[in-house]
Amino acid sequence: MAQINFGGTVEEVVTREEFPLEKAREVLANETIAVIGYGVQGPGQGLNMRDNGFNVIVGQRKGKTYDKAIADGWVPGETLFEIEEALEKGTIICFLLSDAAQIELWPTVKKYLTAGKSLYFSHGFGVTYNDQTGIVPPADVDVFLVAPKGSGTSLRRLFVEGKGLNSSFAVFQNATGEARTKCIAMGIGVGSGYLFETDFYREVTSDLTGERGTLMGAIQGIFAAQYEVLRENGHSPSEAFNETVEELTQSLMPLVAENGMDWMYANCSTTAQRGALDWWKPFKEATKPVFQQLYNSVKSGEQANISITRNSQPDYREKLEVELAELRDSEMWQAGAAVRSLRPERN
Ligand SMILES: NC(=O)c1ccc[n+]([C@@H]2O[C@H](COP(=O)([O-])OP(=O)(O)OC[C@H]3O[C@@H](n4cnc5c(N)ncnc54)[C@H](O)[C@@H]3O)[C@@H](O)[C@H]2O)c1
Ligand SMILES: CC(C)(O)[C@@H](O)C(=O)O
Ligand SMILES: [Mg+2]
Ligand SMILES: [Mg+2]
Repeated sequence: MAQINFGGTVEEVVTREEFPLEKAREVLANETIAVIGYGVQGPGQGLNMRDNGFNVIVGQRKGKTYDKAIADGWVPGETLFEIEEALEKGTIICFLLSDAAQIELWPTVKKYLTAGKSLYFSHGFGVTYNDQTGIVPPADVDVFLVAPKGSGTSLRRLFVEGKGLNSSFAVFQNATGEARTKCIAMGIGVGSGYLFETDFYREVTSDLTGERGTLMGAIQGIFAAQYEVLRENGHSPSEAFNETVEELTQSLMPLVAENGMDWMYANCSTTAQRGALDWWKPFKEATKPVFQQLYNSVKSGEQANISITRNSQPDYREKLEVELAELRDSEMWQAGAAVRSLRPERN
């Protein structure tokens, strides 16, 4: 594995150079990879593996999503099956249902996990919180995860563009002695740019924190707070939206992605730099207690419990949609829709 210095701590990562696609294909040559669930990660990982030359089938219950799989080129009876049939045929079972739905399907999945098969996750959730999920794999199967660090939509888009998201990987159970090699081969197969090693507990606790924090929850919170202050002080919606979101996503974050925060700062005025350097610390002080509270809630299993309870309700999708609509219909994101429609490349 390549030794990389991450800001003073040396970590090992697996790159495509040392574990090329050819090697991944060899390792998994005799496997039938069954992608169970075709929501967000299912299509991203399934299509990337198919395009990478792996033997992939999809197991999805009938309905809109099954039809989407057909539209994506999966063929009923050949590469697309009802879930149980795919579970039977698969030798590597990719359990890509939502974390809450995995609980309901677990007794069925378990039935088909015969000795020597592999159980693959993209999250440490089910196994780590097994006191709440009941997911305890049989001892004679390999259990591992590859967790792409981003949406399945981006996983697919970046793959098509010849790029790659990074993913973490972890082995929970090595029954055959080959679990780690198979896991890395899967990571390369799904289109990861590089892979860093973790364990199931650290994957789920960091992931739940990240998505509730800066990646999704905190960012919306901080946007909403600044937008409101600007509006309450007489600024127009377009001005407030541009100074809160549009400039960040269109101009400044791409610079951060390219070369880091200091480089983005250095490409702004010295006036902006002075202010940003003065203000980031008060923002950090104000929010750190909330992040600590969030981490404690993840660590205690409370966040898993909320997620399971709420996302197991029969109408959870409709309820999520109501809350998403609330965001979409807010003045800030309506202003956002108008701003997006004015981007020259949209015309
Ligand atoms: N969404 C992402 O981009 C993302 C990123 C990294 C990791 N993950 C992890 O990947 C896994 C899959 O997540 P997802 O967001 O792709 O899932 P999802 O919520 O999109 O659901 C996937 C599939 O589950 C099926 N499903 C739901 N309930 C079912 C039931 N009761 N019986 C049978 N099928 C059912 C749906 O039809 C859908 O095809 C999860 O462990 C998640 O934490 C997701
Ligand atoms: C894409 C995310 C947020 O990284 C993932 O963790 C998820 O749960 O969807
Ligand atoms: Mg997540
Ligand atoms: Mg994540």
